[in-house]
Amino acid sequence: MDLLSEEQLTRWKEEGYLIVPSFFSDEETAEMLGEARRLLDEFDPTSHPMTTFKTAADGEHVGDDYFLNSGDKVRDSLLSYARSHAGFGDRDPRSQSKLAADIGYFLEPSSLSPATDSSPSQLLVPPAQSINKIGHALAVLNPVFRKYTLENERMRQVAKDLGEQEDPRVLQSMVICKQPRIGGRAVPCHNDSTFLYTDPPSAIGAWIALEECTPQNGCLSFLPGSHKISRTHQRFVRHPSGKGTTFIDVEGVEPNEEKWDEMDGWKEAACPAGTLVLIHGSVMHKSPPNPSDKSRLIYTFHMIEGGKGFVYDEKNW
Ligand SMILES: O=C(O)CCC(=O)C(=O)O
Ligand SMILES: [Fe+2]
Repeated sequence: MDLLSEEQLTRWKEEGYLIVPSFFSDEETAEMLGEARRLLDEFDPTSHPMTTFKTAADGEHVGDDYFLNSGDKVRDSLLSYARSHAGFGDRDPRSQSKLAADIGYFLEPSSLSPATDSSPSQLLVPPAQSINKIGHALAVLNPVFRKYTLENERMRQVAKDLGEQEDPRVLQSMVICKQPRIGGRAVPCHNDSTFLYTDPPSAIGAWIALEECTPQNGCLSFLPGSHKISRTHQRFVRHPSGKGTTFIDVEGVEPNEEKWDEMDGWKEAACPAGTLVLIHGSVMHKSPPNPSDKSRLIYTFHMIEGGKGFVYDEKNW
């Protein structure tokens, strides 16, 4: 049975994103939020290389081994989903505890003191409040989040209703925390196909609010319809040196002239907990920092086309 109405599908096609309120019940949302909080509480800074999550806007690219190794778990997730959409966890030879240990924690840069010659960086806030994101393959590594990804019948139905992908595969899955007050990081304007490249581009994001998201605590904003004109002319890849990541031009694709951030028509996507937001891989979106005292935890995963001869490229991070 279709879960998305004709009207919702029309909006998706016109705007390049779709807000589906109350997609998950209060119980389901509470289970995901509880699991996210449990993972945060489990974070042990003494066994962590203090990897922070930074974006290109910081003038520096993420790239240490911890980040890329976490990307390798994403490759694992691709392979696993290629084998089966359901139940592969039981067949994974690695034990659950090993899998839990593979989850990557990325620190909010402002939660760390600068390192000096005489002392390394120190956490300035309690460990559970220092994390920017937990990833990048929660859908494989964590049984609770796995249950709400493509193993979830209603999620699979939504992917089918969108009618864009013949054989959706989960590429990355993570909890993004905009921590109260120190969640100082804005997510700059971008489209997701730049980061999750296939030829041709096919990414679709499923973004789930685990807490209320408002303009004050860093809700998403979209430029409706931008998916029709934005071209994925750059892609995020492993640096050819093997160290770090960089952007390269996509051959034969002209860069856009538009200055997306300055264009009229941006819309805030404030939403209550339990809301599903579907994000077309080409639509421009962003989110501001969270200076408020309310946290903004979300779970998100991205799907790419696994069929139709679409090519997933080895250069991807
Ligand atoms: O959660 C955010 O603020 C940004 C997330 C995002 O860009 C995405 O899920 O594609
Ligand atoms: Fe995004």
